[in-house]
Amino acid sequence: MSNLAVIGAGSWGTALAMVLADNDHNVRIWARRSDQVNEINEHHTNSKYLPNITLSERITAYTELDKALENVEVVVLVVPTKAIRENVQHMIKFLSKPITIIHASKGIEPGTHKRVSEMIEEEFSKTNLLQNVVVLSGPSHAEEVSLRQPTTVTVSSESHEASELAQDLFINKHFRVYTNSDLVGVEIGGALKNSIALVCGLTNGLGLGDNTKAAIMTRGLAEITRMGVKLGANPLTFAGLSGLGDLIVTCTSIHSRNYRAGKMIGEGKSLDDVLASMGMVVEGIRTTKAAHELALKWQVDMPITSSLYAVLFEGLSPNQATEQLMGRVKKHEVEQLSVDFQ
Ligand SMILES: NC(=O)C1=CN([C@@H]2O[C@H](COP(=O)(O)OP(=O)(O)OC[C@H]3O[C@@H](n4cnc5c(N)ncnc54)[C@H](OP(=O)(O)O)[C@@H]3O)[C@@H](O)[C@H]2O)C=CC1
Ligand SMILES: O=C(CO)COP(=O)(O)O
Repeated sequence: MSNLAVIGAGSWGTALAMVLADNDHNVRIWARRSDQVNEINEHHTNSKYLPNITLSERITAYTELDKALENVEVVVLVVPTKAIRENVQHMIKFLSKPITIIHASKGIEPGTHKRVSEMIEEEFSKTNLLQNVVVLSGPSHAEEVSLRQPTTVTVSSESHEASELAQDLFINKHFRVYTNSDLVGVEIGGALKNSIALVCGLTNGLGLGDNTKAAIMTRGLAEITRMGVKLGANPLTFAGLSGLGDLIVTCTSIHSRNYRAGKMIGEGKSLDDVLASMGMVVEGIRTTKAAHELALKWQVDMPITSSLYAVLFEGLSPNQATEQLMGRVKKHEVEQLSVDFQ
């Protein structure tokens, strides 16, 4: 049993807290709203994010970050990517000894193009309070994990021992955890698939069918791999849980917020209206911005992601985007990647 805190009590933080509680850990979960903390502690539910699920009594919620972090060795950080930096800055104020952070957020920061582990390391860089950062990623909707449906994920870190620590904390008979030494690939796969899921939803909203979805997923994986390899990832990672696996689950599931948001946009709703109606994070919007910037910076061809960028931020209509994508210059399907990963 480790001293553990989960920071972020949304869908995924709560589902991961349940996995840890199933593994006999006493879990402190931090949420910023006292009504939610009271609900978790008094009723063992988190009705906004995981309706109809009863939480373990091993999970105790706090609004006070100092109490949640007292004597912790491992912090599971599960807030939206845009809130990572501010939450790490708050955490640092209350830490008295070095910790390992296992993060489970799927995004890239626009402007800096940092992955989540890079943001965490940067925020900790002037302290000696960070032992290791691990990412936990893969095809795993919180709604199904909270029902203990068989799920597989992967963990990755620059430290193999830290990956194994995360694997040991989370693995159980419903939640199978693999290790993968490709931190860049695991984080890039988890982040970039969100844009592809938005596009799959969007084509569905336009009334297009399964041929189109298969095309978007397959060619989407090709462009994720192209960018990942450019950034130093192992191409094989994208055939795994944090590539193909997460792409399948996010592009085809009613649980995916990215897919659902894309569908509403395809049906003609404005981005602002869609985001206002979701009530949960849609990571693919900001990550599309970051990915489009990365594509320009590294001259990597990402036609699907860049078309989505034009639809979201430049007023291109989804129908025009489809015509442009289908009218591109003819190509050979399989390309040679210049691979120089470690
Ligand atoms: N849901 C899923 O199935 C999966 C999600 N993920 C990833 O996990 C991350 C978190 O997503 P998820 O839990 O689903 O999101 P949700 O939208 O379900 O919940 C977001 C949580 O973050 C909190 N939050 C939002 N902004 C801030 C902030 N500025 N400071 C502190 N807390 C904040 C929210 O608090 P409040 O309620 O007060 O607004 C809420 O607790 C994302 O990167 C997502 O891609 C990964 C795998 C699966
Ligand atoms: O990453 C996820 C499942 O693996 C969750 O996807 P959404 O954020 O689109 O719901």
